[in-house]
Amino acid sequence: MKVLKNEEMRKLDEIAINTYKIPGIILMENAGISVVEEIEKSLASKENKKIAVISGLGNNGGDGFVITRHLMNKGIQVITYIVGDTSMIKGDAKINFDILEKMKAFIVKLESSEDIIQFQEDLQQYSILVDALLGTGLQRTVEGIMREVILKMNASKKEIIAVDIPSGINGNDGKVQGVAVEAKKTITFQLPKIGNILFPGSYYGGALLVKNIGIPKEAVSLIQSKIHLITEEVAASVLSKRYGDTHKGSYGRAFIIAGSVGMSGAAILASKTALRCGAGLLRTAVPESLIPILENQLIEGITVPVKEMLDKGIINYLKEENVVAIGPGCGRSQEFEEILHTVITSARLPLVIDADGLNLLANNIHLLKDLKAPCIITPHPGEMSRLTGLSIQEVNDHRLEVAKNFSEKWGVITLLKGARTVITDPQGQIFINRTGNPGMATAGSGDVLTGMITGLLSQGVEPLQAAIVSAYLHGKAGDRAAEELGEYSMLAGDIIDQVPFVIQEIIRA
Ligand SMILES: NC(=O)C1=CN([C@@H]2O[C@H](COP(=O)(O)OP(=O)(O)OC[C@H]3O[C@@H](n4cnc5c(N)ncnc54)[C@H](OP(=O)(O)O)[C@@H]3O)[C@@H](O)[C@H]2O)[C@H](O)CC1
Ligand SMILES: [K+]
Repeated sequence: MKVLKNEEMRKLDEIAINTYKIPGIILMENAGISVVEEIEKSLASKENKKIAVISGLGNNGGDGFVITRHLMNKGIQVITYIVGDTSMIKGDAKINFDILEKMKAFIVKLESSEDIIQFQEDLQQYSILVDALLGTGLQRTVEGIMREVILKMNASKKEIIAVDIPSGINGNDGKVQGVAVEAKKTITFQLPKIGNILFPGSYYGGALLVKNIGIPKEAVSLIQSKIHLITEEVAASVLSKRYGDTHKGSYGRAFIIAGSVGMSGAAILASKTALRCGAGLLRTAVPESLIPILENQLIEGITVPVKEMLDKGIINYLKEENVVAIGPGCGRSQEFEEILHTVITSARLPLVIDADGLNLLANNIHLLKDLKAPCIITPHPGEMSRLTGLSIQEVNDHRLEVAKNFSEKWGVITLLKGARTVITDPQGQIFINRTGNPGMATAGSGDVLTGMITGLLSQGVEPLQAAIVSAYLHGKAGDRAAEELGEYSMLAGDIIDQVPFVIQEIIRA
C-alpha cells in the first residue's frame, strides 16, 4: 500500500477531479460518509449519543459539515463548532456549510477566548468529538484559537475521532506542529499519509482506518510515491511461494559469523531464528571457546571454530552457502575486523551485517564500494549515527531520508530499526513497517531479526523482500509475545517461539 505526502494526496485529488471528472464534492461526500460509519460503530456502545463536530475552514472542515449532515439525517444529536471566520469558507466546504445553514443545523462559532471558555464547558456533554479542524492542508505551527480548541479537546478526555489526520500533525512527517489532537481513531482517505504512519503522528492518531472514497485505482497508480506500507499481503506473497530455484545441493544453506567470549547468546538467538525461519542447513562460526555452549544450545545447527574457518580461508567456507550474516555479539577485535573486510570485499553471496559488524563497518565504510553481492545492514539509530556521522537525534528526526540516502549512496539495503522500522533500497524505495511494540526493545531482539533475514535469504528470497518480510514477521512475533507475556516481561527468545505461529497465520490468511 502506497503512503503519500500531502502534495501527492492533493495531486491524487486533482487527477480524480480533473482527469476522471469526479467532482470534488463527491469525494468529500464519500469521505464524510466513511467517517459517519465509524462514528456509529463507536456510538453503539455508548449511553450518551451526543456528538460534537469541530470543523476548520478548509476541506477537512468540509468533511466535518458532511458528517454533521448525515448524523442529523440519522436523528443523532450533533452540534458543529467552527473555528475561525466562516465567511472564509469556500468551494466544496462552502456548499456543505450552506446546506447545514439551510437545515438549521446547530452551529457555534469559536472566535474569541470567551467562546473557548464556554466550549470547554460544553465538551463535557458530548460522547464523541469529531476532529475536522485541519487535514493535509496544515501549513504552520498551530497557534491562537485553533491551539486553544485542540488543547480543550484533549483535556476533555472524550473519545476523539480524527478526520483524515489528527489536527496539528504534519502529514509529511508525522511531527506535531505545536499541538495536536489525541484521537482514539483516525479515518484517512484512499491512502495513508506519512503522518498517519510515522511517530508521533501514529500515536496521536490512534487506530488507523483507510477508507476508499471512490478514487479510481488507475489514478493511484499514476502517483509515483516511493513510500510503501508493509502489509500482510506482502509477507504472504513471499512466505507462501516456493523460494528460488533450488539448484542442486545448495537449497537453504546459511552461514552466520557471530559471538565472542561472553556474547554467545547473540550467536544462539540469530542461529535459532534462522532455522525457525526455514534455513535448511545452518553453520555458525564462533570462537573455539564458545563451541560447547553453541553445541549444547543449538542441536539443529553446525558450529565452526573461527580459527578453523580462517585457516581454511573464509571464502572457501562460503562457496556452498546461500547467505552469510556477520556481527551478532562479535565484539570489535582486530581479528573480527579482518574477517569483516574479507567477507565484504570477497563474498559473492547475499550478506547481512548487524551489530558490531556495523560498528566496525563505520570505521571502514569505504569497504562497501567493493561489495560483490546484495548487502542488508540492520542498524539501530545508534549504529546508524556511527555509520553516517549524524547525531542519533538527527537520525531519528529524519529516519526515512537518512536510510534512503545511505542506501542510495552505498548501494545497500538499509533496515533502520526503531519505531517505525524503515527499509530502503539503492533505488530509493522506502518501506515502513507497522508491526511491533516497545516490549521488543530487549537484549537480543536484533539478533532474532538478523536470524530471520538470514533464514529467508538462505531459501532464495530476494534480498529486499527478505528485509521487508523479516521486519514484518519480527514485529508480528513480538506482538504475539507481548499479548501473551506483556511488554515488560518478554525476552528475545519469546519472539523466536512465536515465529512458527505467525508464519502459519500469514500463510493460512
Ligand atoms: N482525496 C482526499 O484526500 C480528499 C480530502 N479531503 C479533505 O480535504 C482535506 C484537505 O483540505 P484543505 O482545504 O487542503 O486543507 P485543510 O482543510 O486541511 O486546512 C486548510 C485550512 O486550514 C487552515 N490552516 C492551515 N494551517 C493552519 C494552522 N496551523 N492553524 C490554523 N489554520 C490553519 C488554512 O488556512 P490558511 O490560513 O492557511 O489559508 C485553511 O483554512 C483533507 O485533509 C481531507 O480531510 C476532501 O474533503 C475529500 C477528498
Ligand atoms: K483532522
